Amino acid sequence: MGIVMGPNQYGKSECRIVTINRGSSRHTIKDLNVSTALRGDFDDTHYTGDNAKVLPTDTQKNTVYGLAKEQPVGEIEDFAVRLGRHFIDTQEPVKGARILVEEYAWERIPVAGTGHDHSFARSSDEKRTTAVTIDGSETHVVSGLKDLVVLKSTGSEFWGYPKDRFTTLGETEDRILATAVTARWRYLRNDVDWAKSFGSIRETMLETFATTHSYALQQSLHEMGKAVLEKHPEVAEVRMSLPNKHHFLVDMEPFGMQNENEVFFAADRPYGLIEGTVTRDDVDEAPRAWYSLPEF
Ligand SMILES: O=c1[nH]c(=O)c2[nH]c(=O)[nH]c2[nH]1
Repeated sequence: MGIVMGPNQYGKSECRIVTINRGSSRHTIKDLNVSTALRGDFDDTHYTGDNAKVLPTDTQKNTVYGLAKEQPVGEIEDFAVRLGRHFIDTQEPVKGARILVEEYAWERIPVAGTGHDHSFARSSDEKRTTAVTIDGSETHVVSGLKDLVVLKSTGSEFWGYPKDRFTTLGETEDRILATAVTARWRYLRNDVDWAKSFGSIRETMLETFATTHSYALQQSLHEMGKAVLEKHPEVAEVRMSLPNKHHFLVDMEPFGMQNENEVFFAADRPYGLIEGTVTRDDVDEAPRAWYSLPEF
């Protein structure tokens, strides 16, 4: 029996980079969290510590800044592909790359009825994401969003589940349904208008969450993924991770009050975690596109 090195990758995680486009007095801002990971011929460093083929993670971090200066960052998908290709094309031992990007949204501060030229406010915790995997001649783009917090104050039920001696949850035909959507979707092509596709997918998810009368968060997950695939031929599959942000009705009987679905205790933990993939049944699976992705 032998012991060998299995799959591995290495890189610099969470390079925080902000770029300002100062082409005019109306500045634009890109605020990113970039993680690089290289795959390839790295047996020597693992077996003996010979680093002849190891491009330092420090250099990888500097490359993120360098490429952002050489050319405007643009869409995160394009930036991630440029970064991955750079490492593969310039370092012989590097055969593949995984680049993760999270983008934080800034909005112009409204001043006198218009958005200020160079002052911004962070709009929310929500992030736009991409995970680009380059593997030889194949490039997979898996984009998504993270921490999109949504809530329905009615139009959600949960009943009909099995009960055993540990069940205390009451059935309900009217509850709050809230979650923080983390979603990733895999593109079938790489010549996509990334910003337009992202905007439309996000809108579709929100609209479907709102208009689905939900009997379970699982059902909402499926409806949201299905709506995205129906509208977006460029997408192969959608994966979602949905924490059920429970809102428990406060028992007001002890106060002699009737709580008619108006006052809730918003629990932050524990939470139900509903995860799933909605996919076309006629596309090839792409396990390498998903390998080691956070949340999936
Ligand atoms: O939408 C839900 N799905 C569940 O699986 C579940 N389990 C639970 O306790 N509440 C809920 N709600």
